[in-house]
Amino acid sequence: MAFLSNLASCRAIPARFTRAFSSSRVVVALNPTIRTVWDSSGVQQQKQRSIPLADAPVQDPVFRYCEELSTPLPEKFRTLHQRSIEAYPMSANKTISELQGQFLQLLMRITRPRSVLELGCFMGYSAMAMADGMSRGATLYTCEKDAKAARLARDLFVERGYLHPHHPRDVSGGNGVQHGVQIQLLEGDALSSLESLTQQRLQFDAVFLDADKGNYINYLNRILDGDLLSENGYIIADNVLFRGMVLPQRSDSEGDEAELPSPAPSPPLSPQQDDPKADAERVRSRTSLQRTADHMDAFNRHVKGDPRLEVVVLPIFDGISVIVRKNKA
Ligand SMILES: C[S@@+](CC[C@H](N)C(=O)[O-])C[C@H]1O[C@@H](n2cnc3c(N)ncnc32)[C@H](O)[C@@H]1O
Repeated sequence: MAFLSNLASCRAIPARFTRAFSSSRVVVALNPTIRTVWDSSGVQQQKQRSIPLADAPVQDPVFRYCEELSTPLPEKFRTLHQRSIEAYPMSANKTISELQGQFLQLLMRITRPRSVLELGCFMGYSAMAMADGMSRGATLYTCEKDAKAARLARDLFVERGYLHPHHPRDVSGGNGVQHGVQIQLLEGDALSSLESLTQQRLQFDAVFLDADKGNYINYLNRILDGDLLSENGYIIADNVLFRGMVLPQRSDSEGDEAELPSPAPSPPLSPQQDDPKADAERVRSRTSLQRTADHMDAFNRHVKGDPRLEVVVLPIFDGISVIVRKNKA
């Protein structure tokens, strides 16, 4: 996932949320882009990284524990994280974490999809993680509108043998690599790509939604209305809790403070905090993050209310939803 700003944001997480799944730290811990600290006044701060967690020097202990005791992805994934930092120093954190990659890969192994669709390729990390869990002969389509990211992802897929440099439909891959899974990169706006996939009457056993959050509802509707989801297909939507910001804002006086450490006197303002420009930037950043969180909240409510669907919202990573068609019992 996937945050655009590298500014620190600060906010107390409602304890109601904390209790709902025993610890809000779990969400934070399994989110590669957030580090949780408690400041001296007892306010939980979420500090944002601009680099994938795999490369971050300090991690939440719960996240580190999960990573340490999970089977690692091969070295090539670590070098890919490094590549995204070099190409996008301010927004390399768009890439999922290694742990989420391990999770998606395992999901592919268990469910054995013949065809997978990803919206939001970035530099190809999640696509490659999923592809390596897919069976021989399977195909993954991934959509990306940023021309630079699409070019870098295409180079990667060719280099690693998922895409033939001259014959994109050749399943044997380039570079003589014979892993038998093909990746097709669809450059351009994901809504147009969905239109084109519908016209080709393609269907997908698994869909990973990880593009612009404001379009999640449109993506979902296009997928369902265009009959792009196979009968037993499922959709994984990423970032559905958006750092817990999908929850309604509550004032400090609304209770539950007992779960927070006792407040200590506030530290003196640093020169940076006195800077009106920096303050304005923080407010802008916060507003934009909240807008994205509101999109995710609208998406979650839309999915829950769609009579065609069943959904489970999970508090792992930045929140993921698993969505399937309702059983026609
Ligand atoms: C969170 S990143 C994807 C990260 C990727 N799944 C990974 O883990 O490596 C979201 C990507 O969606 C792309 N994107 C945003 N809006 C899009 C759109 N309308 N159509 C296609 N791609 C879009 C962005 O350029 C960005 O690269």
